[in-house]
Amino acid sequence: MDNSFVVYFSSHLAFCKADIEASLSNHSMLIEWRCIDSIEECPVSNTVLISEGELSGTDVRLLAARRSFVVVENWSLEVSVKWIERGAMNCFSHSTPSLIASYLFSEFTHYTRTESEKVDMSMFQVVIDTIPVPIFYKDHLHIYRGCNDAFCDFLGYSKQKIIGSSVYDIAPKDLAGIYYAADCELLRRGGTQRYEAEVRYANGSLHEIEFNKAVFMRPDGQPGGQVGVMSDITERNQLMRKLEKASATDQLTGAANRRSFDQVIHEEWKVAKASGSPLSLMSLDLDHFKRINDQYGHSAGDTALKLIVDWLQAGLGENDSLYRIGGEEFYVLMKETDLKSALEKAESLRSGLEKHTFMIQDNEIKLTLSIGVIQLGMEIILDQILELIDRALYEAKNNGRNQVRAVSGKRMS
Ligand SMILES: Nc1nc2c(ncn2[C@@H]2O[C@H](COP(=O)(O)OP(=O)(O)OP(=O)(O)O)[C@@H](O)[C@H]2O)c(=O)[nH]1
Repeated sequence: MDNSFVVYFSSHLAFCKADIEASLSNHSMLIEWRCIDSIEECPVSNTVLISEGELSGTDVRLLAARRSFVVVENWSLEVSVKWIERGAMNCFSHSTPSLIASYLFSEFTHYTRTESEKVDMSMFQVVIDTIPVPIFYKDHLHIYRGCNDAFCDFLGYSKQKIIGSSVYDIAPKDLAGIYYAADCELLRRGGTQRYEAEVRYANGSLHEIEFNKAVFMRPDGQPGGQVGVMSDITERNQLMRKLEKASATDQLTGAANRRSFDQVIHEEWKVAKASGSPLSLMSLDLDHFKRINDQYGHSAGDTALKLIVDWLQAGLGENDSLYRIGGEEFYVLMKETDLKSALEKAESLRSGLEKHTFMIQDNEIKLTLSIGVIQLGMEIILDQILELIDRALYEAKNNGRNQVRAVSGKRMS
């Protein structure tokens, strides 16, 4: 048995040290004493003697990752239990150095024995190291007790550094506090926990990670700790975002589509109702568009639709959003816009388009728009709004096209 051990001790405990040292040397146990100013200076898994007055704030959370002995001025069972529950191995009065010596003796000899009796965990480790997603497990005091190679790659630390550490030893302090709180919540509640977070790997790359954690139980039914698996869902989320965008976008023109309008109108209307700010809608339909197809061909018609979308987008403000509702029919939803402003905007688009010429396949093409406009009344239902604006558009068409018609968005009788 190697009888030389390192003990870190806070400078305030120098007066105990000589007595402890003397007691232990009688039993051929040599201690190398290293004086520290704060518990942080004691490496993870090492033995430290620290006085209670020096443990404040997050220092307390470093106790469990070390073989910590807290020395107090007024010892009582309650005080001792308090420190042990916070992760200390034991708690002593500074007036009983021989007790401290006896406990250290028992600890060091026990430690030497269990080291030599360690169960062969190598097969288990090989198995989890083969799994390509990061896996870790911590005990009930939030100390990492194991992990795989993928977890080491993620953190950029060796297993030696991670195992035995608390999250406060290996993560930036602000993040450590967040992880610690999530761990406490899971241990308290039991069961499983699943959440997504954006995480920067040690190599600098940013990943979207799904954390799946679960509490494991000890044979006595108490929580033994937690195991966590980190799945990289960056590609899956990118694909989902692409699909979501595709399902909300008109393929030909790149404008938002009817499906997107149906979602947005409900949300915006709710916001407008809550804030009392006006919300208006414009329905635009190209006049005699069939003629473009008939005269220049369908592909020229497609190009015309793309160009008109670009042209409309350029004429809209930041509160306006354009939707392609059908073939040559569009909606513009205008936030914080009352009927008067909506009409001005519609008229400006109508007259602007009338003067504009599109060049399509070397042909000069003129287009005009018929437009219906409505300010959404807060008390009527959406179907009625859409029916009313259709009516306004129909009137504009029937009255000769290339014109704007407004309709009241009040409740229909
Ligand atoms: N090229 C092309 N044409 C389309 C597309 N969608 C709809 N159209 C055409 O748009 C035309 C719409 O015709 P109508 O509903 O008669 O309307 P219009 O000719 O614009 O006449 P009014 O609306 O009454 O002024 C049809 O010829 C459709 O084929 C498209 O994606 N590409």
